Amino acid sequence: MNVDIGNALASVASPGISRDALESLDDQVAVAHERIEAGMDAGEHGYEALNLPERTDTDEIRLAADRVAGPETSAIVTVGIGGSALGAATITDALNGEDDPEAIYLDNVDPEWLTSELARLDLETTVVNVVSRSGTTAETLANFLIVRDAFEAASVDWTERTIVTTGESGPLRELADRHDLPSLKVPDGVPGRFSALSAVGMVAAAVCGHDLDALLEGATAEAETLTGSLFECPAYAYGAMAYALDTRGAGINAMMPYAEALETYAEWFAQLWAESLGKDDLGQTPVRALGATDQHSQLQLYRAGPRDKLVTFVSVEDGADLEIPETDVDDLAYLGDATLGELLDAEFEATEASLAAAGRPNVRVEIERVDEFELGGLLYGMEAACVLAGELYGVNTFEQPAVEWAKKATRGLLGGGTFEEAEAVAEKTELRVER
Ligand SMILES: O=P(O)(O)OC[C@H]1O[C@H](O)[C@H](O)[C@@H](O)[C@@H]1O
Repeated sequence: MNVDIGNALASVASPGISRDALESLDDQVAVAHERIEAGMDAGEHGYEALNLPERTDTDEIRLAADRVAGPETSAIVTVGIGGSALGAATITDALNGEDDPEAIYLDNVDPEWLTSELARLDLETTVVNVVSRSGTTAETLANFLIVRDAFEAASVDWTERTIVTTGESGPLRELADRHDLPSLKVPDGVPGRFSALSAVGMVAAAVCGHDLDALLEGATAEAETLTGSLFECPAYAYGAMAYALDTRGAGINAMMPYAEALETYAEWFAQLWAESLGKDDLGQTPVRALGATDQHSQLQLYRAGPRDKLVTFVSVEDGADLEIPETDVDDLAYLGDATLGELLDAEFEATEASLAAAGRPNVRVEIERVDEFELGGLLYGMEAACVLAGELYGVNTFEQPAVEWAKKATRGLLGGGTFEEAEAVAEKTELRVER
């Protein structure tokens, strides 16, 4: 990926960054990079994620996929949530074509929605990947039990169609062992939101026939750019700029890809940025947007609202294109000279220029096309940017204690955890908990 930070500098943007400030930011990047390299070399928790391009065994993933899926497969259902769903969804939503099996993500516990999703599936030709790093996430386990039940009700042997992707031990691991299911291990030292380039993110892609090795090659190419300077490394340029703008008041980061294929990427980015950096009263709030659609719903605020935003564009250089048919309506004639791709590009450039003209900081992340290689680079690049930003903020990028609290308390309220956990929630919510 390429990163253009020109519109975030002081000449056009406010809050902006002067050349001197940029030089001193670069010194901070050099120090942070040393820490990141040391963490990667030692395989430390979290930093290990940046080693995934050379650690992930794609043969093992394909083998597991081949045990449950074949040419007849019509759908792959991933049962997982957060980091156990968003990386995989980003990849299949970006790459899947009409002829690929449908990739579905059960990442919510809305009964009506789950019922209708299951009802429309042909379970005879559907395969399942149940994913949970901890193996204990209530939403995932509940959904999986319901999916399993649906298979049994349809007299389809779920054990022949289910892969389990989880940690070394825990309830899901036990289930995989008991039924001799194909299983994959969530790599040690890799938090869920950094696991897109491991088995966690790649099983659905394997079932859909995408090139897993090319995903890793793209990530490797990005990893090779990690040097101690933001002037040489696109990922660090992005992470450093986002951090520096936040400290100057841009506490909101609107991620706005100009491609439908990358809509889920913005969702993945939101978890990465929010859970990794949102701690110790610090962090930058990610917002999901989509170009050109959200020009017509959010742009007014971005250009003329509070000066508290960075807009991150993701643009794709070579996409598919469509002719816009000619018309004899005079006022529409200008459209007939363009293609739909040209219209999208013009909208992107106009929006970028309009923000710059209003002194609103924005950064352009560019990829050449939406394919495995470029996507691998984009995922890896943002992860590296996030790790760098975490170092600059001085937070523990790889934990999420605030989420864990609510997770445990939910279990407590349902009777699956300790009474104290449930009681703590009860106090805050006026619920009653019986001993
Ligand atoms: O993979 P699991 O253990 O099921 O966890 C799924 C998700 O649970 C929580 O919400 C965490 O905050 C996320 O970081 C994690 O990705």
